[in-house]
Amino acid sequence: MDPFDKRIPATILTGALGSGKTTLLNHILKENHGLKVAVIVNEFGEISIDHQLVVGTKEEVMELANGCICCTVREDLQQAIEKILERSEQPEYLLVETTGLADPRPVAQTFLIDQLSERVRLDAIVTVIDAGRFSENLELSGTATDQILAGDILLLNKIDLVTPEKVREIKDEIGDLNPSARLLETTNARVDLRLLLDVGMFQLERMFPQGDKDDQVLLKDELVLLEECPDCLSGVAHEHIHSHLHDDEISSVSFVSDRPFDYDRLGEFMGNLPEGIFRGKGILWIDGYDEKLIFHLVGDRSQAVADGDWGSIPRENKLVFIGKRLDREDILSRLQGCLI
Ligand SMILES: Nc1nc2c(ncn2[C@@H]2O[C@H](COP(=O)(O)OP(=O)(O)OP(=O)(O)O)[C@@H](O)[C@H]2O)c(=O)[nH]1
Repeated sequence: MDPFDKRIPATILTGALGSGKTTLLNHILKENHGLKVAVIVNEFGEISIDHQLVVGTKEEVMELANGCICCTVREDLQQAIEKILERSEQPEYLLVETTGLADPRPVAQTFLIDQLSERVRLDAIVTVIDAGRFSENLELSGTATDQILAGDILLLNKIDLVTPEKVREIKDEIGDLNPSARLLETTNARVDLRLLLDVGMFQLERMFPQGDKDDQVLLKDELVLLEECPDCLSGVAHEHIHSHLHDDEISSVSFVSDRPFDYDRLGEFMGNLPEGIFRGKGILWIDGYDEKLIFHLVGDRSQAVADGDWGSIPRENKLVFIGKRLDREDILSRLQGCLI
């Protein structure tokens, strides 16, 4: 790393749905590193929840809708970063959390275009891996493998959920996929930030493992110039969220209501989840509870944690469920039936 490089370092946080990216983001923001950090989160689903789950920053968390994954440069990300760079108080560090379903390479490519690379330096791609759902995530979509391949730092998270033997097995598999990355084991993404931030570990070679250096540079240019989505290029309005997913069968269902849930009926819903759901998150308002609750479901594990008074925020329920071949109408009507 060049000590005279004055560009703002940026870290991309990627990893499968529910692996612990927001937990890591919160850990970084809460640590006393003295850095002024700007945060961009990229969300899958029609309603935005992630910014409400990010804590500990006075700065506005910028949110991007799910991007077009056939584009090799994320124009929306470029614009968001440029907006941050226009702020009167410049950030000293930039963190970008991708959706669990995103291939991190287009996000990384965005940092390499001239307009940004003059001012921002991609420091590392950090991939959070869920030890509890390692095989399930790899089976679910090829993106989980892409995320591991592209990671400069791999955080094997949730090791509290598996045996030491299982940890060894997973580490072997990860080592076969990406032997040169830095591999760290964590619970609740608690990691020494000196091993994670401002480490100068980003390697273009990891994104394009085949081919020599010239190919990589050529490939980089070609990807940026040629493979952009024609609809995006011509400005034609088009639906990305559902039509351009790696796996079209994965979708999200969002639910918002200004009425509270009945505790027992919601418990019944959660105990007999509609088929296909493997991720859920949101803010809950339960009748008779004064505090708002933050809800997470990953695989078959769920939790709802009290998150203080509502304060000036209007009470509401805001949930998103993600899964394979979801029956949207059924899920919505069942949730509706849980309301008071
Ligand atoms: N048992 C256990 N749970 C964890 C650990 N790390 C995170 N979690 C929980 O896993 C759930 C999902 O964590 P998030 O940080 O929201 O995951 P994410 O990767 O940001 O999720 P998406 O944004 O939906 O992709 C939350 O309930 C966390 O509290 C861990 O090490 N062990």
